[in-house]
Amino acid sequence: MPNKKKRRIERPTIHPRNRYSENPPDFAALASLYPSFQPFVSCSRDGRRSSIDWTDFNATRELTRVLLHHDHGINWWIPDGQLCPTITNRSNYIHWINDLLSLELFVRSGGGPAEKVRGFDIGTGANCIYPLLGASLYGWSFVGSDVSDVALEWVKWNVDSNSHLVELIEIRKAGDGLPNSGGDVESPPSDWDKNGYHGPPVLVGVVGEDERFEFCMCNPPFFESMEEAGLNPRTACGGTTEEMVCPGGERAFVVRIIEDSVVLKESFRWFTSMIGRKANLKALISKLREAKVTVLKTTEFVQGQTARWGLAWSFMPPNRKAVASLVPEKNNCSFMLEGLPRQCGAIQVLKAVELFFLANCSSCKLDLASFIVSITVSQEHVTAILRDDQFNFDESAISQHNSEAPNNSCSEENMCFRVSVFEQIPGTLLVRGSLSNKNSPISGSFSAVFQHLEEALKKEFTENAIKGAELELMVPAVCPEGQ
Ligand SMILES: C[S@@+](CC[C@H](N)C(=O)[O-])C[C@H]1O[C@@H](n2cnc3c(N)ncnc32)[C@H](O)[C@@H]1O
Repeated sequence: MPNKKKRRIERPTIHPRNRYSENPPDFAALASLYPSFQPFVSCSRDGRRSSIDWTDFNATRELTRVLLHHDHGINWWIPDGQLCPTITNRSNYIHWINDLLSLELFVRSGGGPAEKVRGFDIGTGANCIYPLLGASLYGWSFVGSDVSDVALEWVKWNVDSNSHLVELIEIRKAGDGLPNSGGDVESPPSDWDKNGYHGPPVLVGVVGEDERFEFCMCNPPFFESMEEAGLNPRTACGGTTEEMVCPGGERAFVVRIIEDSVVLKESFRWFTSMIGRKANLKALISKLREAKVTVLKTTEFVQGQTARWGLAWSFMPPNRKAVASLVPEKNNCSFMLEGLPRQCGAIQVLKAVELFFLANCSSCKLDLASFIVSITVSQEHVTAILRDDQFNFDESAISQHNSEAPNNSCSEENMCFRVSVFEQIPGTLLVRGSLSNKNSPISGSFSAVFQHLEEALKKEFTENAIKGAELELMVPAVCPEGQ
C-alpha cells in the first residue's frame, strides 16, 4: 500500500500554465519592491524563506494587490471585509476554461476557432477577479453580473482603474432587467422555486436573447447561512453575508444555473461553475444528466489543503470527427491496476468492466471461465462513454439498463473488442483490450474508450478509498468561500 506522503504528492496540483506552478510568489522580493507590503512579511532566521500571516485579512489583501500589480499590471482594491481572492486559485479556473475552449469539441457554424472570446462571470463580486484575470491573461471580454450594491460600486472602481481593460469588461446588475429592455425583469417559471433558490435572476433575465458567449463561469455563494460558513482559523479571506450566503446554498444556486442553461442552451458554448463540496458535485452531475447535456466535464482544483471542483457542460452537438480523432488508432491497449485490496480480484474487475459498458447500453458478454468480456459498441455508445466523466459503479442504476441493453451484433459500423484481466502478482492486475474489427469506421475511438475504462476502474479500485478519506479530513480546514 502506498504511504500517505506519497498519496499527497500524487494529488493534482496547480494548473501547469499557472505562472506560480513552478515559481511560487517570492514574498521578500515583493516586499522590497512594494514598501506597503513590507510590514506583512516575515523571514526565517536563515533569511531563505519568507511568509505572511494568512489569518490577517490586511496581509492577504495586500498580497493580492501586489501580485495583481506586479504580475498582471492590474490596479486593484477592495474595502475591509469583502471577499479577498487568492490569485493562484482563481487563475486555475481561468486556465481550465481556456483548456475547454481549446478542445474544439463542437461543430462551429463559422468554421475555425472563435477569434474573440466573450465570457460571462456570474457574481463577479467587489473584487471582479475573473474578468480582470481573463482579460489580462487571454484578452477575453466579459460581462460580469452581481446583485450587491457594494460589489457593483467597487467592481466599477476596479474596472475604471485599469484603462487598458475598461473596453473589455461590462458590468450588469442582476435583477435590473436586460440591457436596453427598459428594466423589466423576466419572471422565472413558477416550478423553479422548488429548487430552493429564491433570489434575483441568475442568467435568464440577465442575458439578452441575441447575446452569445463562449462560456459562463461562477464562484457561487457556497453557504445557506453565515453560521454554516463558519470561520476558518487558518486563513482570512473575508467575505460578507451577501457574498457567501444564498437561499439553498451553492447546490440551489448551481441548480438555478442548470435550469437557466436549459433555457439559454444556444447562448453559451460552455456553462461552468466552481463547486465547493464533493457531495454537491455528484448531485449536480445527476441533474445535468437529466437535462440531457451533450458534454459534461469536471476537474479538481487543489491548492494546499483546499480542494474545489470545476463543473462544465454544454448542449452543443459534439463534433464527431474531433471525438473520433482524439487518439491514434491502436488495436491493443493495456494498463495495470496496482495496490488492490485482497477482496478485489480479477472477477470483481471483470464484473466492473461489464457494468461500465452495460451502463451505456453497449452489448456485453462476460465469460468468467476465460476471464474475458466481449463488447460491441455503436457510435452512440462511444459518444455516451466519452462524455461521461464521472462514471459511477452503481449496480442498481445499471441493472435497470441491463435488461434494456440491445444485442448489437458485430456489424461493420459497430466496434467490437475484448477485455481480458490477468493477475500478475497479488494486488496487481493487468487489463488488456484487443480490437476485433479494426476496419470499423469508429475504430479510431478504441483507445479513447479504453482510456475512459482505465480512468473509471482506477478511480473505483485504487483512488476512491484514498481520496474519500483525505477529503473528509480536508473539509474543515478549507477557507469558507473557496480560496
Ligand atoms: C462567492 S462570491 C464570488 C465573488 C468573486 N467572483 C470571487 O470569486 O471572489 C459570490 C457573488 O455572487 C453574488 N451573487 C449572489 N446572487 C447573485 C445573482 N443572482 N446574480 C449575480 N450575482 C449574485 C454575490 O453578491 C457575490 O458577490
